[in-house]
Amino acid sequence: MSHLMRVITRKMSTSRGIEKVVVIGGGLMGAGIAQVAASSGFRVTLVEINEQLVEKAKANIQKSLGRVAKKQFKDDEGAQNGFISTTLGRLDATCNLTDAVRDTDLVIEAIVENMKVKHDLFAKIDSVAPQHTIFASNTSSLSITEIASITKRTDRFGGLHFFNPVPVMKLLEVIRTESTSDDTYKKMMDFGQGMGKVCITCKDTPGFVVNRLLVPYLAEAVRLYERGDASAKDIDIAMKLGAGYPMGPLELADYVGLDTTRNIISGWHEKFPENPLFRPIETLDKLVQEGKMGVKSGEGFYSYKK
Ligand SMILES: CCCCCCCC(=O)CC(=O)SCCNC(=O)CCNC(=O)[C@H](O)C(C)(C)COP(=O)(O)OP(=O)(O)OC[C@H]1O[C@@H](n2cnc3c(N)ncnc32)[C@H](O)[C@@H]1OP(=O)(O)O
Ligand SMILES: NC(=O)C1=CN([C@@H]2O[C@H](COP(=O)(O)OP(=O)(O)OC[C@H]3O[C@@H](n4cnc5c(N)ncnc54)[C@H](O)[C@@H]3O)[C@@H](O)[C@H]2O)C=CC1
Repeated sequence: MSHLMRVITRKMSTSRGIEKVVVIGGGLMGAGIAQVAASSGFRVTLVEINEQLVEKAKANIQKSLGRVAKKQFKDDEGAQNGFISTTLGRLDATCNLTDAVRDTDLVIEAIVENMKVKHDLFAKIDSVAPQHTIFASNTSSLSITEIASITKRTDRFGGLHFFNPVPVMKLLEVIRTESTSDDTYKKMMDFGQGMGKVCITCKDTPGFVVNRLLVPYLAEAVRLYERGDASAKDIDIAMKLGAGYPMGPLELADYVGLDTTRNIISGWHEKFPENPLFRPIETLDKLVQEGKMGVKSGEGFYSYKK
């Protein structure tokens, strides 16, 4: 379906559903989610913690929109510019969290992968957001039920797990907990489809579908490298040419962010200490301690400095 048709169909089919969206966190994921929601016709407010990060998120969105516009409207520069300005016209960015959530149908949280930090955030916005507002987390690995438990709206709470880079990856995992109401679930599915994503549903289990399979694979790749069994480059070449992956596992860990990767593995290790797949990995801890977070910080397993 064309972009325009998707926007029109969404407007017709969800007139009483989600229209206004607040995305909290404007990093790798939040910026992408805000961008695609705005380009799909939703009114979006992106929240960051300071002005500098608001500007950084806006710059990243602008850059990514340029790539999408070039792809969608090929040689038509007028249409490219029209698409970019219409999308930006639906997108606000702010540091004022409480003002942002006062009038919205959906909040999508995309901040650091840490239960306490997520709880602090949801506790703060639960008393401010309207009753009907649905809360969703983009968590990669934490329990949605546990995140939701800090709020008084567990029936209006679910998981919306997007994939990086959001403008390119077609999948959305929609997670319903035992408390998520049918109405909330339906609105989340409509929203995901309105964003042009293919939605799959998964119960609230660790890692849902994709990360339950991907995290052990990435962790094993880092251990292979740590033992010196093969170089980073050769591990990546092997999985690209031998298994058909678009990126090798160490490239992918750099792309996802080594801090996020480490947080996921250590969180699961705390929860499932008997599972050897989730044992801490020294190399990963060391890189993160040195500030080497992968592509976003300019260095990880590889260097991205220009
Ligand atoms: C242990 C813990 C581990 C899990 C941690 C948690 C993670 C999660 O919770 C869930 C996840 O997201 S897992 C990660 C999922 N993502 C992947 O697996 C990405 C794999 N890589 C790729 O698909 C391509 O290399 C990729 C598409 C990235 C780049 O493709 P190429 O190498 O061919 O490079 P390009 O030619 O630059 O790009 C291809 C087309 O995509 C467009 N594009 C890329 N990035 C974009 C972006 N940020 N915004 C907009 N457009 C973008 C690019 O323009 C190009 O388009 P065409 O030229 O028309 O093909
Ligand atoms: N990196 C990835 O490939 C994927 C990550 N995720 C999940 O998405 C979430 C975010 O991950 P990333 O975008 O990679 O992290 P990131 O580190 O790139 O961005 C997080 C952003 O949230 C902001 N932030 C932190 N606390 C905030 C608050 N209270 N209010 C507003 N902004 C706040 C930070 O300033 C930062 O810019 C995590 O839960 C992660 O597990 C999900 C899918 C893929």
